[in-house]
Amino acid sequence: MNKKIIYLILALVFSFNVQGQTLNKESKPFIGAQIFIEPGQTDKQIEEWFALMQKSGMEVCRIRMFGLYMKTKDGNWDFSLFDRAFRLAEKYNIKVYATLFPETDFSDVGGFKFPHTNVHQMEVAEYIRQVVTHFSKYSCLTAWVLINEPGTPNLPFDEPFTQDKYAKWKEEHSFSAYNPQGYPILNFEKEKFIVEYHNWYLGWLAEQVQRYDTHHDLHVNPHNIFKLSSYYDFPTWRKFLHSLGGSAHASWHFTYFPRERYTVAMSANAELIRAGAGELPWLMTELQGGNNIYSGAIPMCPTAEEITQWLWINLASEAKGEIFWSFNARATGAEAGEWAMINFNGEASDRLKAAADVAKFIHTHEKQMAKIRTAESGITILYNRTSMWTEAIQNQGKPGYAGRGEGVMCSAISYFEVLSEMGLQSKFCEFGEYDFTHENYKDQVIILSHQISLSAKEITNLEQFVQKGGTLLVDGLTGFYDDTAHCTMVSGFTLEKLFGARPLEFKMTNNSFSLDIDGLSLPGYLWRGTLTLSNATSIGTFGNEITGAVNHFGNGRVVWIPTPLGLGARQTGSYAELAKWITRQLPLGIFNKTPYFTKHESGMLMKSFQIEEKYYSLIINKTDIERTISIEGTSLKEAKVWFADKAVKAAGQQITIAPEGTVVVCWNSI
Ligand SMILES: OC[C@H]1CN[C@@H](O)[C@@H](O)[C@@H]1O
Repeated sequence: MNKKIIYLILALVFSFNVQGQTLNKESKPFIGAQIFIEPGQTDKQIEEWFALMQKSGMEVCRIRMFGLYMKTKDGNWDFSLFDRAFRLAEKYNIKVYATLFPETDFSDVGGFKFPHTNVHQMEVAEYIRQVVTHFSKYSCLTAWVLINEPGTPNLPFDEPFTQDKYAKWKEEHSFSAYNPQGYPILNFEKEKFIVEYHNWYLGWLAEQVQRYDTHHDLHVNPHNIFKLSSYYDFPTWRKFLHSLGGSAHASWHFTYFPRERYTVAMSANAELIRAGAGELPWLMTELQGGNNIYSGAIPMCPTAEEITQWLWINLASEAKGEIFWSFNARATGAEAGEWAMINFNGEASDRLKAAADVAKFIHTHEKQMAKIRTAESGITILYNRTSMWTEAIQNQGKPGYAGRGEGVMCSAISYFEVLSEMGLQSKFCEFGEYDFTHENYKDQVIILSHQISLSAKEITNLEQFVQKGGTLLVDGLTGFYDDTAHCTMVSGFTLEKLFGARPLEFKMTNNSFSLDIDGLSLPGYLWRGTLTLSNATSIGTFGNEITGAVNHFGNGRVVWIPTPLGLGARQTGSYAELAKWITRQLPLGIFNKTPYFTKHESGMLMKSFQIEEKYYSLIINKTDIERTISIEGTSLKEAKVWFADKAVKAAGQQITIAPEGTVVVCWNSI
């Protein structure tokens, strides 16, 4: 066999072997932080940071590989600033997630999201060649973060590079201005291009890195997920990533939530990333580690309790890592002196001490922590990107009514919130990430809350889901449009077969009103929907009009209230009535699976997970009083406290938790 063939076989074998990923679903979770490297820092400072990081039980740091600081005056490459950091990481046995950050303006805090020109793209390629070739030799290197916080709705359509890509994309895609019935339609070309443009650039970055290094994981941290998720095509990203991450910063990304619900925000963010990661491991690449002075949309400084809450919420959601932004602070300009986990004396803040406590718990329970699997209740809240696009284009940025500008995502969030206060874990994902291929959906529930646009394909999937035993809970103006902003009620309601009814009107009323459904007085918001029955049965009326219906379809059923109930409850600030209604709609099998609160517990959050056969529950008290809650669930007998950061009592199935307390209990089953 000649040499060429031997080399080819070796290359194939070698490339296959070395492409193994370092992080996997059986990895022990790690806690880490950004070590912010910039000129002017002293060896002593940086060494103290790594030493304190190690002392705090942190195993990973993330380093932003500023191209701006890798050039000499004569344009040669000088890696010395980062070599020093990598050598210290190795000295203190800290692994490195290196974030590619090609040269950009000093004032560019987050980094550019796409090349500006073809020449710039080549400069990015050369930066990658230089940096990856040089730093991939360090044993502490664990992963390349392809770009910092991909995702932006404000694409640079005023720049030649993006203009050219968009023009080429349009040449390759043809859209009709009319639908088969002859109605004019919207095709959302720009939105579809934005999704594919992100896919293309991330894939290109991955390919560039792997030209020089196929040893290390590829990772990326999509941010602001409640607002930008309609541009993230996670299933496509899985093809070139080894792990999926996210930036979940309270002060930037949780603006839909009051501070007392930042735990729910973190939990929802975690579920969106966990679902997006699919079969890949996931980690939270950025959490807020410190204080805002002028940065942050809603400035705050996390409390020690919040740090503990956020860490455990992600751990209970199968996170394999959590990296705070930032261990130390930038020195100048934007965010100078902000976001740090150490104080200006270089000492551990209360936040770093709280993180160290959780890190210590992980270290002393390594084997168990590596096996955490979220306990799926069978409930999934779906959103879809065309609903977000349609809402944006229909509302045109008009202020004043939250339900018209951010209703699609906030409706979905409202059900996640109420289920958290019922102690029921729920999945939360984009429609395309749900697995509609199963043969049986008994005890599976999909919640579609005010998802205003549904394509024919999505409707077919829903019909099959219900046909095969699934329960579909629908509220608001779900299905008001198809995926071309065409109102099918004008031309023939495409959901009539599944819903067993069709809408009559969605009358805009005043902000909030109550709706009598199932003998409950449920809060409605903005539009009161009425319907006319075909095969469905009425479950509520307003005057002589029908306001809700249940339809048995195949082996499953659809419960449809064409009024935004989730948004209504969210507006009132109380989920008590909605929780009662949801409890009645859920198949009994749901309550035979995972732990849940005996009754709705406002201000409490519970997420359950399994380690092998055992059930565990994370319970957080976000109220300012001590709370005693009762938990139910098959085979649950006695709760034993596994972790607690404050006073806690566990007796049988009753837990008493201090205000802001975080508790993890292990269930001894019957
Ligand atoms: O705003 C704080 C940080 C958020 N995301 C990070 O990637 C940084 O760009 C910011 O400094």
